[in-house]
Amino acid sequence: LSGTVVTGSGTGVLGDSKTFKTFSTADGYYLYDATRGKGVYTYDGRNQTRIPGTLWLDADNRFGASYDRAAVDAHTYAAWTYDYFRNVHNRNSYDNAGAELVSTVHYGRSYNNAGWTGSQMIYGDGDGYNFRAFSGSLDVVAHELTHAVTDFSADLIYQNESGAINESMSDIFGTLTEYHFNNNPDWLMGEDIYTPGTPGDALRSMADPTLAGDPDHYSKRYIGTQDNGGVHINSGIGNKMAYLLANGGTHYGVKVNGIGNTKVGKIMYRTLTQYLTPTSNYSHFRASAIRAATDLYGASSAEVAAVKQAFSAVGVY
Ligand SMILES: Cc1cccc(C(=O)O)c1OC(=O)C1CC1
Ligand SMILES: [Ca+2]
Ligand SMILES: [Zn+2]
Repeated sequence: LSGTVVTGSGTGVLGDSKTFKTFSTADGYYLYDATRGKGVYTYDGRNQTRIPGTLWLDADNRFGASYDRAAVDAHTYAAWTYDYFRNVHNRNSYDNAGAELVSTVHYGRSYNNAGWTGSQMIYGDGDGYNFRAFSGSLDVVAHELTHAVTDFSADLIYQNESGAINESMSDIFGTLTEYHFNNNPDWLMGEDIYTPGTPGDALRSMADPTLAGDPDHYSKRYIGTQDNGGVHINSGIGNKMAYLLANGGTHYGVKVNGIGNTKVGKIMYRTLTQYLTPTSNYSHFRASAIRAATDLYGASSAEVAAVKQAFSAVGVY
């Protein structure tokens, strides 16, 4: 593509205005951000399931049509998530070598899913009742991109306990990214795109996983075969741990002293990228987080003590 970097403007899934980098060519304006790594590219799936589809092209660099909204948010939030990992954790895209960030929106028909395919992100439009277009939620986009970071670091196998930790890491960094940009932040997942007709609910709550029927203690873990051995269920154990570690609280009689989002981010990032392995279970997650906190703050630090408290509070030793 030959052209120049320019700034486009448009409307997101929630009707909010935003600007983002586009690429001006003789054909028009592409959703290609040439300013981040090897580029952020957003494609139109045209409600088919062939990926990546066609690179998004617009005639006037103004993305105001309703069909444009999912693309505006996928493009903008991928850039924001790139910035979070770059500026906060000094990681240049998911492979730490500037890998292209590729998203396809309008994937499938009324598709109630989002995902990381192993090489790109895909976002369904949702059916309009259970879900809105999935790229409309920053925590969802950061969740999907964190799967890529995980694949290129710990590479946690996506089943059973390692899969639950994989999922929890995506929820943790989805939420930390949402707080980093102060984007109506909370410890809920997908609240912006879940059940448009019901305000205040979410796909999951990290503060109280039991609201979605997920465990908030290791003794309550799911041990069946559904959901790849409960990867979106037992993620509640890691999610509750992270919530307590950041905010503090007493859970099943165990007191945790909160250390704040920034330190949780540093500890979890180092845990994910330096210590966890494909077969890590929750017990190894505890040991790894203690090592990461020790590296960062010292063995006798309040942060290390808080990590031990947080894992103990959710029954992981
Ligand atoms: C909606 C959905 C379905 C299946 C897998 C995922 C997945 O990416 O694990 C998924 O996305 C999420 O969980 C995001 C956080 C809301
Ligand atoms: Ca959220
Ligand atoms: Zn996930």
